[in-house]
Amino acid sequence: MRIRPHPETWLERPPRARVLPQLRPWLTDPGSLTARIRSRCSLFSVEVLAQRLAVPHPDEAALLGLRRGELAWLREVLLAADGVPVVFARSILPRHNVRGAWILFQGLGSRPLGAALFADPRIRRQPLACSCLDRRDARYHRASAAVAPRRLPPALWARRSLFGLRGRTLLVSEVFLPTILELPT
Ligand SMILES: C=C(O[C@@H]1C=C(C(=O)O)C=C[C@H]1O)C(=O)O
Repeated sequence: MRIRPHPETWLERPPRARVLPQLRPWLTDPGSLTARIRSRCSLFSVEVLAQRLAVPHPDEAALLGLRRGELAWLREVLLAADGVPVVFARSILPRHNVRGAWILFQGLGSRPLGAALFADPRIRRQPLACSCLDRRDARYHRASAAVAPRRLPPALWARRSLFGLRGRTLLVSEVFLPTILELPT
């Protein structure tokens, strides 16, 4: 059975009553997540889990202006601090965006996407939104499978935003694993 993404609510700001204070800066910092993690560990690394054409989740397709079922480029990674996974990230790029796909797929490898995005002053990041993903959301299960056999809590906070460059759009979603709280805030 394919678990449909839960009709989640992506919020402009993390609700104070539901988000740990030490997690809030991770959900709201508009800068590079790669840079933020790098500055809080000795060894930053990216484990590439998937780089392929795939059908985005309906909410992802809607954000990118894609028809339901339309294929797009997918990149899923684990970001690790000193060998410990701290973020499961999922980037979606419309298929017609061939040049962008080259950056995302051929030219990148296990280098962090953020290194390419934030190095280009022309790239614009749209506002961040956050959501609490639980077992009703397929992305929760992607993150859970990525860190297995480590077990996850029943819900994970995530953030996402669109990046734009000359009319091309990339959706980047980042799911924070509990280990992110072991890094200095
Ligand atoms: C967008 C960034 O790139 C990070 C690295 C990613 C990758 O290598 O696939 C994906 C999402 C981000 O967590 C960033 O550093 O902010």
